[in-house]
Amino acid sequence: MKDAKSCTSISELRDEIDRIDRMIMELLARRQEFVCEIVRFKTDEKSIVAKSRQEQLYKQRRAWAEELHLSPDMIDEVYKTIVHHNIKKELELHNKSKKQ
Ligand SMILES: C=C(O[C@@H]1C=C(C(=O)O)C=C[C@H]1O)C(=O)O
Repeated sequence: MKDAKSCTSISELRDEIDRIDRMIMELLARRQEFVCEIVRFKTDEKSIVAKSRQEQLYKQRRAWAEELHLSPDMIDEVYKTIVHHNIKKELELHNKSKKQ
């Protein structure tokens, strides 16, 4: 991995940004695989939404953001968007499994 300070042009910096985004997305795809499997252990809509797990997760991600000098508000928005879409996906999978 390159050091940002050692880059000497805008294109070198953008190449690295593209590489990092690809890695972030590969990790998001891997995270999604685990989220999809969690449906096997859930019984209803309430357990899919998992409000207390969400609250704990947002709190911890905000703390991690501070540690990493990222904006906690930005990280909160990112995770709320991810979780919102994951709940939608889990509900679809749950409803599909009920029909079978
Ligand atoms: C994956 C889960 O299901 C949902 C999705 C979450 C996530 O994407 O991290 C967290 C909580 C739930 O709303 C879970 O219960 O842990």
